[in-house]
Amino acid sequence: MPPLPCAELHLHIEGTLEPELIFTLAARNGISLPYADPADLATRYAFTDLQSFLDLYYANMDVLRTEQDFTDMTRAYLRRAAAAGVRHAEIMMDPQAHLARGVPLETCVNGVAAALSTSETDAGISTSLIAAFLRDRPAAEALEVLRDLLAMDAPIIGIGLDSAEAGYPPSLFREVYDVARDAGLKCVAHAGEEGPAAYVWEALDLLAVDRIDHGIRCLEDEALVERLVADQVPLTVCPLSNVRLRAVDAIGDHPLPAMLARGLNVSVHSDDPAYFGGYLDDNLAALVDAFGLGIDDRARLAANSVRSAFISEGRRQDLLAEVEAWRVSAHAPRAV
Ligand SMILES: Nc1ncnc2[nH]cnc12
Ligand SMILES: [Zn+2]
Repeated sequence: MPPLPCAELHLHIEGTLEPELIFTLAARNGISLPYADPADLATRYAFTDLQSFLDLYYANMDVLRTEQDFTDMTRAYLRRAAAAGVRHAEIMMDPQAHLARGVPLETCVNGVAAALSTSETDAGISTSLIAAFLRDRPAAEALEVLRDLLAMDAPIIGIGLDSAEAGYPPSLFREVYDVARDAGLKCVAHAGEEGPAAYVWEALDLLAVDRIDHGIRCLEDEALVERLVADQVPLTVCPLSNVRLRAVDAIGDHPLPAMLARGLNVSVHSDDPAYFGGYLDDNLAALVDAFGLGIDDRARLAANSVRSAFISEGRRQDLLAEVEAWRVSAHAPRAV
């Protein structure tokens, strides 16, 4: 069976940096790593919470120095995503994580954008870029970076909010989101991953986001669930990430089936696939294994991803037709 055609809407490009590529880029840039080899590095990927992951995620970015490094990382993701069935990807990047270590905005933005500009011919994937701001750094810094991105006419379609969540509520970033919206950008934010349901309310009411990244803790607040269902707010859920970062104990405890049953607009994505044990297809396979998620439910998740993407109506209808064709062919009896 061909892979399910999907839109990947929750993906940090820096989280696609595989251990092998980290070693390749380190050698290219004359950086010595404190690990024997890629396998040794991968043994460190036993996380206890979001922060323990972020510490390694930011440290590993040190190998990204040149535009070519960013382009190579992005091309590697696109190749793997194509095999996973991804047909459209809205890719987040963390400009502040690079600026903080002396890599200019142009280097990271232009490097990723170069790979995205040929993604349709290279990998058959339409793409766009979202600049995510680090919520554990000052909002004033985010605002300055946003203004720089606008001044350089960076090819971004939206902004996001990520990094350590607890203690850094969306309300801190109101002005950043106001400026972004006024500039015609789409708005998304991580909320309800480790942080409480109250942060999802704030992202909706104070930041007026178009989508919530994660949002799994919404189930702790019945009024919030009703609001999310009524407005069909997209929730970009990342099951393997939630297990690896201990937001849920095991894949069998993941709230995704409950979220689908409540009529929430959920879709499945890979977050930081190099760190969490898999790409979009691996996330779907884990759900199939754990819950026996059937063909129609998988097609519904894919259709939700397409419905929640920032794409033209024409592209949306084309992708929805691909999902429906997959659903019909997946139900068809197979010749032996
Ligand atoms: N899962 C995640 N949550 C918050 N910030 C992130 N940055 C990269 N991955 C993230
Ligand atoms: Zn994320």
